[in-house]
Amino acid sequence: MSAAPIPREWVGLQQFPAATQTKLHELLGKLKEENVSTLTILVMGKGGVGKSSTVNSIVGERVATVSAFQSEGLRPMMCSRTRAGFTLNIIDTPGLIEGGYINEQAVEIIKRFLLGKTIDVLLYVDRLDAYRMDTLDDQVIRAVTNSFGKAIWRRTLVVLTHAQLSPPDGLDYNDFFTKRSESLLRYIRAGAGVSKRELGDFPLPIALVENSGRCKTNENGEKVLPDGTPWIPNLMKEITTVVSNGSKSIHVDQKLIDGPNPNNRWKMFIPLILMVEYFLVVKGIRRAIHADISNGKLDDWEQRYRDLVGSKDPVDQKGSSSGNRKA
Ligand SMILES: Nc1nc2c(ncn2[C@@H]2O[C@H](COP(=O)(O)OP(=O)(O)OP(=O)(O)O)[C@@H](O)[C@H]2O)c(=O)[nH]1
Repeated sequence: MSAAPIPREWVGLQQFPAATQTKLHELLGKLKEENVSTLTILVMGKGGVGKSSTVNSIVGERVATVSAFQSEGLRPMMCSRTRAGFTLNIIDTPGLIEGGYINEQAVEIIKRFLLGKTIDVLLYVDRLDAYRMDTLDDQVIRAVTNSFGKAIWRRTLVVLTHAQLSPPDGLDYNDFFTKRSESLLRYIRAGAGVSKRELGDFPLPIALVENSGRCKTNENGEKVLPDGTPWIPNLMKEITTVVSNGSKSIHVDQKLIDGPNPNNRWKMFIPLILMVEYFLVVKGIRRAIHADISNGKLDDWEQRYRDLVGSKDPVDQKGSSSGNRKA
């Protein structure tokens, strides 16, 4: 494994408006109080949903390639920045869908890239202006679950880009957002295999993002959502909330990458199966034999055996179960 690159100074932070910088420093200070001095954020989602743009918005620099077309590369990219003793690692990944199916090769490359790393937060990115969920969403969500385990969703912040959209047909923005987020969360919970009982453990917070250079700004020059919320500090606040939610970061080791061994899955049931077999089959047959014996009913083979060797009982000959059959 190659050594991690030495993180560069987080100069992008100084490019944010002063009000945003102040809020970000406050959040970093809070993390430090909780002894969190490194944050590793993994960014995943379908292709073209705005993953790279979101990475660039958070870092405040153009570190990831943004393209209006599906990117060709399959390689993830990690960018590391430090500021006042704090290190931010952010990992951009390629879109996971190709030709209508999950790109298994991309999934494998991402898993291998993450080997030995610890994911503090997953940003699961999608677009606010997508109008329905489909099997592609399902495939991506299941690929994330299969790769990193169900627990990754406790460390997840759902990010919806294109948040300055105007809802169609004069729909109210908040109604549109509620419907969109509810259907997305339903899919994620189903794909993650979250039962109703566990729902409280998987709250899945959502943050809205507008990466466009034409995003509206407030009087402080901060990029804002339609309701006036400056979204960069809000996104970072939601990230820190996930970090402090009491769940564990996900350490990617070989075991996690290999996934559950299908040969091991049923191994724990083997003693149980043998016990059931013993009680139902072996004991049942014995009981039937002994019942036949005590009724004086002999099988053809047993009668022939007795005629041949003059024995009372073939079972006795083997020296077993004789206690029941002393004639
Ligand atoms: N209006 C608007 N456009 C966005 C936003 N986020 C991304 N885009 C645009 O959407 C297109 C795709 O963005 P990317 O950031 O490359 O998306 P990606 O998910 O990294 O794409 P892949 O690397 O191909 O998986 C680009 O044309 C971006 O400019 C957003 O919040 N608002």
